[in-house]
Amino acid sequence: MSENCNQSCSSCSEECVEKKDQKNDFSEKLHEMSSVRKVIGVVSGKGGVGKSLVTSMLAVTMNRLGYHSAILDADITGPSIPKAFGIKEKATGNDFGLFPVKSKTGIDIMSINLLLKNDTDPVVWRGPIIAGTVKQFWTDVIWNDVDFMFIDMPPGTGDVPLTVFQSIAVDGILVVTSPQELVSMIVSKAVKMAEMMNIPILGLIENMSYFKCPDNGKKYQIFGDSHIEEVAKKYNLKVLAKLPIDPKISEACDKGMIEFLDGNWLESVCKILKENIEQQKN
Ligand SMILES: Nc1ncnc2c1ncn2[C@@H]1O[C@H](COP(=O)(O)OP(=O)(O)OP(=O)(O)O)[C@@H](O)[C@H]1O
Repeated sequence: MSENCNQSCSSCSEECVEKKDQKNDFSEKLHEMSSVRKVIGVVSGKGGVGKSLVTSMLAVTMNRLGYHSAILDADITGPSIPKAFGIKEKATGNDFGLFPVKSKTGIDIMSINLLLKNDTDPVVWRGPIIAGTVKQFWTDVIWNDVDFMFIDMPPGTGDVPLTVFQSIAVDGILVVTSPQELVSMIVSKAVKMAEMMNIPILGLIENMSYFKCPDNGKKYQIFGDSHIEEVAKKYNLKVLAKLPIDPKISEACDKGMIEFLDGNWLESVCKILKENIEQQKN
């Protein structure tokens, strides 16, 4: 650091260590009126494996456990969160910022579909605009006293998820997979991305893991044998939950009734997150 350092790196021509650190820091500041204690990113290797369902169920379960939860829907080109919660109204704002929409049970939600005139309007934007929108969900939305924010991450490991991870202070990542996926490759990509971003992977969640026959109670592995345990072991990760294929799940999503779906598949995951936050308090 120069003797004459005035801490104003943006206007300084010196090449010192502190300045380099600032150059690599792309993090965006949360809105000054917001308070968010833990941010969990939910990622998947490809579309349709149930990333949005898991994100929604995590927020619902955490809410049931007495924590104020929120969802930042960063999946700008495929925003399915408002539909799962049956939210019809649009987000509002004032001179200070935008307000998330509250679900029936009090979960705060922000999604591009809450800002578009018609839910069916496609978002045909280029990567930087999409990433900029997600950033604004972090910087311009007033998130009031949130214990757990779950981010439905954009799919893949491209430009948009990269920007999101760099700009938002994500505390941990949950990886959602399904048995028919190339699990090993997906997990390995997620692990590498998390390492690059310096964000811990909290564990894996297998969706559509089995089907429990209502007639005889037997479990059937519709998509064949799961390899998730081996893959988890290889990368020293934990499988935190396995969700069944259940028509009740898709029906609840389709009818906007996800908050009223019975099922405690993600309770163990939420308890781990809860312990994490409790430990930090002490
Ligand atoms: N375990 C399940 N049992 C029954 N239906 C499910 C299950 N998981 C997800 N679905 C249904 O599959 C569809 C896709 O799920 P979801 O939107 O959560 O996937 P996604 O990975 O977020 O997809 P995208 O990346 O395209 O947004 C939804 O209609 C959802 O209701």
